[in-house]
Amino acid sequence: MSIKDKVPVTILTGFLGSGKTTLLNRILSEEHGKRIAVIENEYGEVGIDQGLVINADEEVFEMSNGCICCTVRGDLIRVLGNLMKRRDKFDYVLVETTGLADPGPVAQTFFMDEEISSEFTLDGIVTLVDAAHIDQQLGRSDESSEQVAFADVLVLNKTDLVSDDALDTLESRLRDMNRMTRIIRAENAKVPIETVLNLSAFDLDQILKRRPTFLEPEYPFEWTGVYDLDAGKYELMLEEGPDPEMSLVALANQGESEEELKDGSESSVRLYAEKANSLVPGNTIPYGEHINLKLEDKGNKSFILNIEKPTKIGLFTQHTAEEFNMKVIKSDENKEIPLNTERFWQAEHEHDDEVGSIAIERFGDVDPEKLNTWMGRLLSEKGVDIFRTKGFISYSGNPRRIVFQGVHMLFTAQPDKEWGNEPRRNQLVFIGRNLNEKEMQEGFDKCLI
Ligand SMILES: Nc1nc2c(ncn2[C@@H]2O[C@H](COP(=O)(O)OP(=O)(O)OP(=O)(O)O)[C@@H](O)[C@H]2O)c(=O)[nH]1
Repeated sequence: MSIKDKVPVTILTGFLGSGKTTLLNRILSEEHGKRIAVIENEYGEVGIDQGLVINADEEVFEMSNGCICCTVRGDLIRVLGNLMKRRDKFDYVLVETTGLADPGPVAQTFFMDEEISSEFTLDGIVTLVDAAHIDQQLGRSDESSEQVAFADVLVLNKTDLVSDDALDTLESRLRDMNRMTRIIRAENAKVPIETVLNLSAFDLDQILKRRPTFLEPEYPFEWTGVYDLDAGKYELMLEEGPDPEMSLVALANQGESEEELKDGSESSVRLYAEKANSLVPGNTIPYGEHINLKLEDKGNKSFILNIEKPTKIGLFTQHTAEEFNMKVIKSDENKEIPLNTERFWQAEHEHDDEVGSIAIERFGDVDPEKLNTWMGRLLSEKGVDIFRTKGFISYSGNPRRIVFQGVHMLFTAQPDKEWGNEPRRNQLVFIGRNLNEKEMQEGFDKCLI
């Protein structure tokens, strides 16, 4: 399917009360000839925002899981899947995220999940900013800085509440954090529609073509253990650990290769998005379900694993096995079963620290191979903290300018227009947390010819 046939998706984000719903209503009530499906990702109070969204012709879907960042992906995949069954009813999708969410996992869904990326293309991320409150919000919450960092367009809203001088100061603060975003000032989110829809800020086809093998998103679990088990009864034994409960998904027929573990992790992400059933010690663990092991009791706690025929069991757990000294024991022999394979996952996001942009500008050409190696290494080491990468590069021997784009670890370079008489130069912007400007500039300089 070509990118033209895919449904464009705009992610609308912004802190609580910044004006997301106001902008959404504005978009929905304007004459733009598009049929827009809206996905609301509201925290807690399901249904309330739907009532505030006008225009009954539009389809509104709600995601129930709200703010728990890493379950968002599973939930979003489910909602988008349902939406595809009514493909003839709409030609654009707007996802409004909760004011408390980091938009990263939502954006990553469109790069990671193949079913989703074959049908949808992420058009851009629009972040609403409350001009009167963003200064305080940035100091207090990571999420608000991440929302600013991810934006292709920042709508600096509620300009009526702030003086022009204060707006100028604010704009330069936001610009420091995210140098590649477009900033539009607005009152009551009144912005020309073409500044927020159909931006083509992400060129997904190119990104998918050059998709690096490894994009590590955040997962709702930290650990997977695979055990090779014969038919029989087993116990999953835990000792006291850092949490009085722990989420778990057990999958039968779990393979051990990296690819099979990734497949298992994707199924588990979806299962984790469903509400967990609690399980107290002594009970049997069901397969393919999100469960919550209750671990309040003192001492050892054991749960039953029934195996009807020999299989490999994958346990996808919220915490690592080590934290609870978790073991699998064959019941009748009282024998511990060795762990075959384990895999650790990037769990949730880290907090605080500073978000900023780094810009590198150098005249001349780069060696493409060196640049690729450097960029690959930089993003695999620091990709968690690098939210977006964008820029123009001059490849030696190439008449065209190269466009670079990235979200976390995933990056792409595409040929763009010819340089012609323009001086050949490189301009790169990284937006992220705790970036080391000097180190990055030195790394880049080594790629120059
Ligand atoms: N003074 C002023 N108020 C505004 C402006 N834009 C929106 N509002 C008001 O701000 C309040 C919050 O706006 P919403 O659009 O509901 O904000 P939201 O981001 O959807 O809020 P949450 O759903 O809580 O995250 C509403 O009462 C709006 O009428 C503006 O430019 N100026």
